[in-house]
Amino acid sequence: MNTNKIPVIAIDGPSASGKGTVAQLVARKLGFHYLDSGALYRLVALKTMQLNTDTQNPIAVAEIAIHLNVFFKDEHIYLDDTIVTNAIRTEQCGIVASQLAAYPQVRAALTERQRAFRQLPGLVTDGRDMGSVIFPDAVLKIYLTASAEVRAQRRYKQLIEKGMNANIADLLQDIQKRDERDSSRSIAPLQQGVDAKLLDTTSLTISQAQDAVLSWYNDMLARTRV
Ligand SMILES: Nc1ncnc2c1ncn2[C@@H]1O[C@H](COP(=O)(O)OP(=O)(O)OP(=O)(O)O)[C@@H](O)[C@H]1O
Ligand SMILES: Nc1ccn([C@H]2C[C@H](O)[C@@H](COP(=O)(O)O)O2)c(=O)n1
Repeated sequence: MNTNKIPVIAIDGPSASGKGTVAQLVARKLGFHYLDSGALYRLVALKTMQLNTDTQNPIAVAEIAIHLNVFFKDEHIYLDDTIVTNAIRTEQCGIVASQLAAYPQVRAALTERQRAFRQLPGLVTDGRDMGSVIFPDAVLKIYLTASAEVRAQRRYKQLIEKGMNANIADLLQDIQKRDERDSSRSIAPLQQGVDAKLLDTTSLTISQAQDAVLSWYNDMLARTRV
């Protein structure tokens, strides 16, 4: 089958905005597959740190990305048969992932791996370049954001609930630095595309954000049926 006909909902946005939470809920509601593209960059970061590979060497890091032995099963992520679901969620991993994600060689190494998630009956995916680069023909593109302060609070709560150490002031600083790096890089920068709908969740509950996405998707279906 021509995979281009399989519907994709692409949700891009900055760190800790809630795009992963919303994307997963929408995927579950529609019975679609789900891809957390940020997890792939975080996995490359984790493996790079495990191997003590020079993070300044794009070729060596891209080799790691090409050979990444990763497996997604239910709620868990396996790297070389070890569960790393929580290990990749540290701020350190996020920061290194953001640095490595600026290398064109690393992005190229992950492109087809991401596109392979496009399977029937559909895909909901979140990241930074899902609508702009990986799935430019997505049927619905959303730029999901929230104020940096609210994102820092959400991340703080999330890390504390996972039993990890966290400090709001440090998290806010990390988030602001990461926003700056992810949106100013020359390749696939984070930005709201002209064809992406803005969803600011600063004052929305998770359920309201999920409903907004589903409502846009249903509107799109209704329009294309006419
Ligand atoms: N609208 C919301 N209101 C309150 N909390 C929210 C909302 N959306 C998400 N959250 C919470 O914020 C935290 C961060 O959300 P999530 O991990 O989905 O963000 P993300 O954008 O995917 O982050 P990253 O891509 O950096 O991993 C989670 O604990 C989630 O439950
Ligand atoms: N499509 C993507 C997804 C992620 N990244 C980079 C930039 C982020 O700072 C980092 C970690 O992502 P997160 O788990 O916070 O969504 O990975 C990217 O460049 N492109």
